[in-house]
Amino acid sequence: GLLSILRKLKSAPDQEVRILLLGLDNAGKTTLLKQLASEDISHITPTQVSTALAPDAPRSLRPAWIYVIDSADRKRFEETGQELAELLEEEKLSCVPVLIFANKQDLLTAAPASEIAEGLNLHTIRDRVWQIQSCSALTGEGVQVRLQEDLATWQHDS
Ligand SMILES: Nc1nc2c(ncn2[C@@H]2O[C@H](COP(=O)(O)OP(=O)(O)OP(=O)(O)O)[C@@H](O)[C@H]2O)c(=O)[nH]1
Ligand SMILES: [Mg+2]
Repeated sequence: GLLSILRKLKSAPDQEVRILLLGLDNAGKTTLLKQLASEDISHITPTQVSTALAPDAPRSLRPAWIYVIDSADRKRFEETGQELAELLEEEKLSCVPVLIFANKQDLLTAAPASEIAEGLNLHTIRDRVWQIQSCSALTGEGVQVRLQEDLATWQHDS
């Protein structure tokens, strides 16, 4: 799963790790990644959507796809929904499971994950495993997500 990949990253900094951390600007991607890795991750460069996405790539090379949403920025729900929909249509990401973080839950104005899931029609996703998780990248709450079993086994590397 994702967390073991990040652990690996710490023990072997040269190793290439494929995590697609996507989302609109200001969604909280950088903050979240810092929480996940809980150390300096400035050496991480944006991942290319490329070779790891070949259908016959070894499981251990399959990417984790994380999509981050600013749950408090209701003005941009439509925009982030469109962005997500486009990514779901992306051929190179087909079948790749997606973990959606409903971020910034520490803010009083944050929409609950259930509302976001409904607004973004996540229940219509049928071609892949998906999971939505409430979190605050700022406080770290909810960031240490327990992946659903079907999501975790996608990228098992033990
Ligand atoms: N209250 C609150 N603020 C957050 C949270 N996560 C991120 N922020 C703030 O939101 C702003 C944007 O966070 P970033 O992590 O830089 O967002 P990003 O997605 O990396 O943005 P870009 O690099 O511009 O695409 C910063 O001011 C963060 O401190 C959160 O969970 N709660
Ligand atoms: Mg950033």
